[in-house]
Amino acid sequence: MSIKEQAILRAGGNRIRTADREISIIGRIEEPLILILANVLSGTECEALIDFAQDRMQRAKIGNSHVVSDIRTSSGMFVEESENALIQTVEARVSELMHIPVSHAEPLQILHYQAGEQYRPHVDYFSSENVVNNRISTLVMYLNDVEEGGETYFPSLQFTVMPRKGSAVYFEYFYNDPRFNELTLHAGNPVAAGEKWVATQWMRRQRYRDDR
Ligand SMILES: O=C(O)CCC(=O)C(=O)O
Ligand SMILES: [Fe+2]
Repeated sequence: MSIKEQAILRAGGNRIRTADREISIIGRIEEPLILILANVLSGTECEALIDFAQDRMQRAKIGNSHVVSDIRTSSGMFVEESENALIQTVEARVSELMHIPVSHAEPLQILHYQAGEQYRPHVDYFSSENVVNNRISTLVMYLNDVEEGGETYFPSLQFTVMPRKGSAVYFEYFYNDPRFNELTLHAGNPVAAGEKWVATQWMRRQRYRDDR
């Protein structure tokens, strides 16, 4: 039997308290560590993030690419770093929750899936050998309830997470044993009915932003 590797997020029990919120742990896998979290964002915060992204995607089309690729058919945009009070609140909470400084955070990414759209199985880290400042952990926050489909699915673990407004799935892939990292392969299942909005936070091993 091998010894369990050290995780980034050392969360026992059934909740994580951040400065401004009490987040519930409602499911977990140990290795690789995957947590299902409830109450990460309030309903109002979810709605404000969707409004913000919708407005931005329509108004300027900046950073909005309807990706013509097989891997991801949804539309997405990156939120500029700390660009308003809401984003700053979310960034601070998420960084505390993920146990990684905000300076290591990529800009928050907001994705919109319409019926039929999906994100095929992938890992979030870069697989090339000489990547310097790789991603180490992910938080996918669900901004709305999806009528049907749109689950986050981990095919190697046969593990499914249903999107639920304000909830999130957390996973990390900072293991010495590459097999644990590979097990974080995941997909956004096709949305069968309704639409799906998520906000994703990817964390880097080292500093990524130079303003803080
Ligand atoms: O939409 C999902 O459920 C997954 C999103 C995802 O894999 C990502 O943003 O990296
Ligand atoms: Fe992903």
